[in-house]
Amino acid sequence: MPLTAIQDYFTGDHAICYGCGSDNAHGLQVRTYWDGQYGTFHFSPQDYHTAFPGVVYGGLIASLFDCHCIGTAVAAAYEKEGRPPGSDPLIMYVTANLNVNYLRPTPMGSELMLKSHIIEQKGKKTVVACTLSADDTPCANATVVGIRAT
Ligand SMILES: CCCCC/C=C\C/C=C\C/C=C\C/C=C\CCCC(=O)SCCNC(=O)CCNC(=O)[C@H](O)C(C)(C)COP(=O)(O)OP(=O)(O)OC[C@H]1O[C@@H](n2cnc3c(N)ncnc32)[C@H](O)[C@@H]1OP(=O)(O)O
Repeated sequence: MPLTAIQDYFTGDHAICYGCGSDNAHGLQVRTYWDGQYGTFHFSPQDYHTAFPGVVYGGLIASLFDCHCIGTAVAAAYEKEGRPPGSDPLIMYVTANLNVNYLRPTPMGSELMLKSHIIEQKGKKTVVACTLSADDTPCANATVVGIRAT
C-alpha cells in the first residue's frame, strides 16, 4: 500500500473538490490508496452523517464511492502509462455514471472500508467497481464510469 493517496498529488483547482479536495475544509477528504490491484479508503462517519438512528446517510455513501472510484481510475491510468502518480501532465477523470446498490443499513459507529478495482480501461473510459463494508460486512456496492477529462 502506498503512503501517499492519489488525491494528495492534486493541487490548485484540482484540490477543491467537495469529495476529495485537500483544500476544501468542508469536504469529505476521500483518500485513495492504490496498490496496483485495489484502491482502499477508510472513513469514520460522524454523528451528522446520520439518516436514521444508527444508520449512515445513503447520499454520503454515494459521495464516498464517487471520489474513491474516480481516484482509483486516475491512479490506475498513471500506472497504465508507466508514469509516477501525480506527474505532469495531470491525469483527471470526471464521473459520467454512478450506480449504487444499498445492500443493508450501514451502521453508525463503525469504520467503513471501501475497496475498489478496475473493471475496464478502454480509451478515455474507465469502469470501476467498489464495495463498502462495515465490520467486514458488505453494506453497499457501486459501479462508476469515469471519463478522462485531462
Ligand atoms: C464536468 C467536467 C469539466 C472538466 C473537468 C476538468 C478538470 C477537472 C478539474 C478538477 C477536478 C479535480 C478533482 C476532482 C476529483 C474527482 C471528481 C469527483 C467526480 C465528480 O464529481 S465529476 C463532476 C460530475 N460529473 C460531470 O459533471 C460530468 C458531466 N458530463 C460530461 O461532461 C460528459 O457527459 C462526459 C465527459 C462525462 C462524457 O462526454 P463525452 O462527450 O466525453 O462522452 P462520449 O460520448 O465521447 O463517450 C465516451 C465513452 O463514455 C461513455 N459514456 C458517456 N457518458 C456516459 C454515461 N453517462 N454513462 C455511461 N457511459 C457513458 C460512452 O458510452 C463512451 O463509451 P465507449 O467509448 O465504450 O463507447
